[in-house]
Amino acid sequence: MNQVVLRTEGLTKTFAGFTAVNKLNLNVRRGSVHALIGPNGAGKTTVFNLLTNFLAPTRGKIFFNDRDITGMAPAEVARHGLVRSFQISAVFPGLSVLDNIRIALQRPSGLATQCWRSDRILGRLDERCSQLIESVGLANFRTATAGELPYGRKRALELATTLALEPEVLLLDEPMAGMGREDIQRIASLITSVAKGRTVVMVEHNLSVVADICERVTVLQRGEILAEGTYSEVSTNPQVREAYMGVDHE
Ligand SMILES: Nc1ncnc2c1ncn2[C@@H]1O[C@H](COP(=O)(O)OP(=O)(O)OP(=O)(O)O)[C@@H](O)[C@H]1O
Repeated sequence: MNQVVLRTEGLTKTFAGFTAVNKLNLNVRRGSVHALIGPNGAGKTTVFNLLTNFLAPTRGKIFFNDRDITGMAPAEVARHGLVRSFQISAVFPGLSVLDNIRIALQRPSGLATQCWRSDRILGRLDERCSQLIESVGLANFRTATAGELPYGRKRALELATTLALEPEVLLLDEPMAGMGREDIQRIASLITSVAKGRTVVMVEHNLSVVADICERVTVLQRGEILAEGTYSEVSTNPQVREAYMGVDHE
């Protein structure tokens, strides 16, 4: 099997003449936790939107497991196993944690497509439900209303509803945004545990989290790759240090 699960070739996006992403050749290794970092406006979000086909590239191609997915509908990309968290993970605030996860598990391609469900199938659903709830640390919140969960727990629930799709590659857009220190630690170890057996690509501003949990880091600047490597490699790169000058390292 190819070691590279996701790659781009000459990926370019221009907005009214402004080049936000420029001839990007990104390679994501299978099984890695890979961070995209860079100063504000570097093009990280645009790359994410291109990878999941929320935006169409101006030029270039995207390959997922060697399949050209350029121009494929976002839902189809997700069906192939490249899923962005918080993309389809609409959490219903009025429903319990348990019901939210049940619904997530019954999405098309899941168990729901069968109109008639045997006890055996429903039993399997409940088992998977419990596994997911436990895997994101929500066992004590099963009956809690989603809308009333503390912020960090809400993100954990969103992650669980995304994991229900069993993504091969999970894209996380700033998973630590808006979180306090305690939640950051919890979500960081959650990401490490859900990364087992899959690939995670994340955009993250919190560099200490990137240093802790990401094996591979790509630094973007003005839509191009400025540096790539482990966190300690890129963080000692003089060009990276310069690009980040004046930016809070947290
Ligand atoms: N829809 C759009 N129309 C015009 N310009 C855009 C659009 N989306 C992004 N840009 C521009 O492209 C550049 C890259 O933006 P992007 O949001 O991808 O950067 P980023 O690295 O995610 O930044 P941040 O860290 O601030 O979120 C910015 O200069 C931005 O203004």
